[in-house]
Amino acid sequence: MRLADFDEVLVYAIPMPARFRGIDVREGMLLRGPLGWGEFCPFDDYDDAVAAVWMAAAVEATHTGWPAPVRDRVEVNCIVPAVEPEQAAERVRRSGCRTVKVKVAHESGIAADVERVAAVRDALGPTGAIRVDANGAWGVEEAAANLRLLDRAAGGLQYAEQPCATYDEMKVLHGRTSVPLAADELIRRAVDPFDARARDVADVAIIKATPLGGVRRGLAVAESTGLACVVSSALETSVGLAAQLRLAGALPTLDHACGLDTLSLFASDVVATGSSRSAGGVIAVPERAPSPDPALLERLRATPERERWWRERAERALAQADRSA
Ligand SMILES: O=C(O)CCC(=O)c1ccccc1C(=O)O
Ligand SMILES: [Mg+2]
Repeated sequence: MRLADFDEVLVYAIPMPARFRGIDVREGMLLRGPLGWGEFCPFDDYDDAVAAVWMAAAVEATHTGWPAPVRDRVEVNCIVPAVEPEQAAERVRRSGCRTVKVKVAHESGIAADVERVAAVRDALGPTGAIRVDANGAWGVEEAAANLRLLDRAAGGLQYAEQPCATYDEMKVLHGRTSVPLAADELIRRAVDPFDARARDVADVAIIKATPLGGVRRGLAVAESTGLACVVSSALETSVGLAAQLRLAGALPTLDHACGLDTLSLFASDVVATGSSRSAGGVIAVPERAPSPDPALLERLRATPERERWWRERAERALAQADRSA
């Protein structure tokens, strides 16, 4: 396939008021095919082989379609980036969510992480669940010590997402901490996401349709882990989040809140109606991806240089996908 095979191609650049995953502008591409809109948005630092898998998720949305859901709404966690404690509390109160995910292992240090988590517990009250995500930043010793502090500040953590980067570290940590562990990068960036080794080192699997190559592949990977699953965002607009919601909607069992409230991190969405933004901690599973709004896209348009960069990248990803089909 080539970009010329799509009916419309748009490249967006959306400001992010609080830095997240080291970026403050989210860029990506929206593609329209016979079944509607899909999104292609691998992060800049990902190579062409990885980008080709992300493209498969977009092509599933535009040309293949998704399996039928078994639920019509998904509970989500409020996402708290590395912000000051007062801002963290404010986000939690505004969200209406009963589960909160706090990003930790920020350069401001563990003391700031502990304060942020304590402020979240304060805002949430005694009954909500708190999870943390360290994105693989800690060594085993550091993780064991930091999780003890964070667990106490949270009044009990629901789980810690990827405290250490490698399988071996996660395994040792799993034997040493009472905090349940979740595998994210271990699955999503694995050479083979189906190797199912996450089950030996984690209690929860983070599953993402966009980086795994689509809803169907996400479902298959989820099943292969044999773990309780949480569907989580890759910072898509409402278009890409629709696929993620369809994955969350199609999982046979879903006992945890999903990490799909990330539109709250964007200064703007690309759609005027049918947004995947949560209300009261819940997002509806959509029938199809919403259509981008031309007036919004006009304002969120990437620069011509960036548009060229994305088009070239998308052509390579489509060619690669053809070769591996
Ligand atoms: O899970 C969530 O609530 C938000 C999604 C999130 O944290 C995320 C978003 C983009 C890239 C990586 C991650 C991550 O889970 O590590
Ligand atoms: Mg994560």
